[in-house]
Amino acid sequence: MTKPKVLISDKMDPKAAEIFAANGCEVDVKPGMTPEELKAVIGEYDGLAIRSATKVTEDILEAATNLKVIGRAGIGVDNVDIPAASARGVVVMNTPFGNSITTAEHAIAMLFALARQIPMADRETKAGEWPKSKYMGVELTGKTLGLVGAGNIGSIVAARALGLRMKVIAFDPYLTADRAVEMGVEKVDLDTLLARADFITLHTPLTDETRGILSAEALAKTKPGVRIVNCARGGLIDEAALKDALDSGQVGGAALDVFETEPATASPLFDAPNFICTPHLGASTTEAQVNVAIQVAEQMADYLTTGGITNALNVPSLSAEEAPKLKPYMALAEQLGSLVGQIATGNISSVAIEVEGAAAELNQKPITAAVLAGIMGRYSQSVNMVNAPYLAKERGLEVSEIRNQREGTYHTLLRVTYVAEKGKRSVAGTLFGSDAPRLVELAGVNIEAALEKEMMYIVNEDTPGFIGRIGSLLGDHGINIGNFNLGRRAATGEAVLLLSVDQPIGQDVIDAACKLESVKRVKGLSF
Ligand SMILES: NC(=O)C1=CN([C@@H]2O[C@H](COP(=O)(O)OP(=O)(O)OC[C@H]3O[C@@H](n4cnc5c(N)ncnc54)[C@H](O)[C@@H]3O)[C@@H](O)[C@H]2O)C=CC1
Ligand SMILES: O=C(O)C(=O)COP(=O)(O)O
Repeated sequence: MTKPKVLISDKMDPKAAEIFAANGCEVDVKPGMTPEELKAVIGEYDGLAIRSATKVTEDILEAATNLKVIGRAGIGVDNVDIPAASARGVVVMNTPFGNSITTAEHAIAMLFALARQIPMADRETKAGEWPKSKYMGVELTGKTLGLVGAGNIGSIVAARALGLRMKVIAFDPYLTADRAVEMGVEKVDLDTLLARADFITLHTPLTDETRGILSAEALAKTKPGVRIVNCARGGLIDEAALKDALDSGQVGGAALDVFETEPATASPLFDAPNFICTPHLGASTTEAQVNVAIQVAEQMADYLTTGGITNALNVPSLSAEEAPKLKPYMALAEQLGSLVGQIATGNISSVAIEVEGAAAELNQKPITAAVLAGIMGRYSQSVNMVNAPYLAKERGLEVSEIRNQREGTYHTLLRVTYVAEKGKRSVAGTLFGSDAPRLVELAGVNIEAALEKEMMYIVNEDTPGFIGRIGSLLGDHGINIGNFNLGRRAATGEAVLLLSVDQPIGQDVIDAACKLESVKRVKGLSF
């Protein structure tokens, strides 16, 4: 088997390359490429490991014909076009914890630097000015810190700030009341935070919702003289408005680690009073860089060599505990989806995925994604669990999920009901002996069969002697039958035959079978 090829396109701790190599990947390290250079080579690679400098745009992804995974050695993925990656079936993963302490510490360093104007004092002292009477600072103790975003980094900042005897208030629409109590912070709305905070620190991702969260309007609502720290993302603060607010004194100081456009080699902010900045150094400590490099390489190599998914942002991740339980269901789900994709006539307009009994105890999202991957295989060969939900949406396929805790005939059951040209039909399967997928219902008929690599599906009027006739026909074509499964729909007098065969069923066999008396429908199936 050829080794998967990985490109590291940003500066990354050498541990990443070592781990890729030790885990069966070929690896190239080429930091600092231009977008054109990246576009020219990306087609060769199965994996792309990045930090924040590489911009993975739709244009790059278009050229990334072999790409299976993008790994972000860090947290923010606003430099990756995730919808475009998803549409191409590329998994996007990050390392959500490796640099959070380091970044929180940088935010605290910025708070102190602002409160005591350390960079300015340092610069002027070294210039021989001894500006002792110029710089009067403020204490952090007793001041109110307003946290915008109380996730991993925000909560570490809160803990450190509480240790500094600050009062911490937080605005985060997704912060629960219990978690706020656990963190020792007061949950407030944004306007309250703006009105009450002496210091504001931002810790949200950059999204459509958070872009410009500190707009001119928001800055006007702050406590006069507020000091602002942004170690999250450029774009959260309106930089022009911040410059005006610093000039007017409405904002008493600002410390930015991140800018709307990076690298920020020039900015009107550079001349503003009490303005401090660092060149996106939030995650730059030896410890954090080793953490994220190791983690991203392990995760990507795992995906490329075993299919294991950790910390993915565009496909349901499976925890170590869930993965072994879900694995046989995923195989069953993909088989049932593929069966639907192969037997449905015409366009499929909707699909309902139902889990019953033991299956209803599981995380249903990956099961749904696997069913969709099976179904969408009828349209394209490059479908996987990542792009199947997107492709389904694009084609207007309506998807619903049903969970039935109560056990029916089987201790565990997965049913896929679809609507296509011939109306509503369903297929269902169970697991035998906890991990062997078995089909138990096909187009409303009870049947019991393992879905094997090559099969033949026949619907016929239930007449005596038919099985013999089909057996002879296949024999005449030199096709060996492995398994013979039969089901009957009593009310209509129809029978369903599902045969496993040793080779794919060709059109000549299908044509010959269609000519047999009482045959209604014949299809070759492959799994
Ligand atoms: N400067 C640097 O080098 C680094 C910057 N970062 C940035 O820090 C960000 C935060 O990282 P984590 O805390 O690990 O992420 P996280 O996902 O754990 O926390 C983000 C928090 O923001 C909250 N949030 C989302 N939308 C919001 C809104 N509209 N208003 C208020 N809160 C909102 C979420 O509920 C969540 O609690 C990252 O997305 C990344 O952009 C991360 C690492 C290093
Ligand atoms: O992890 C993050 O979100 C960061 O912003 C760190 O960025 P970097 O890897 O230092 O370019």
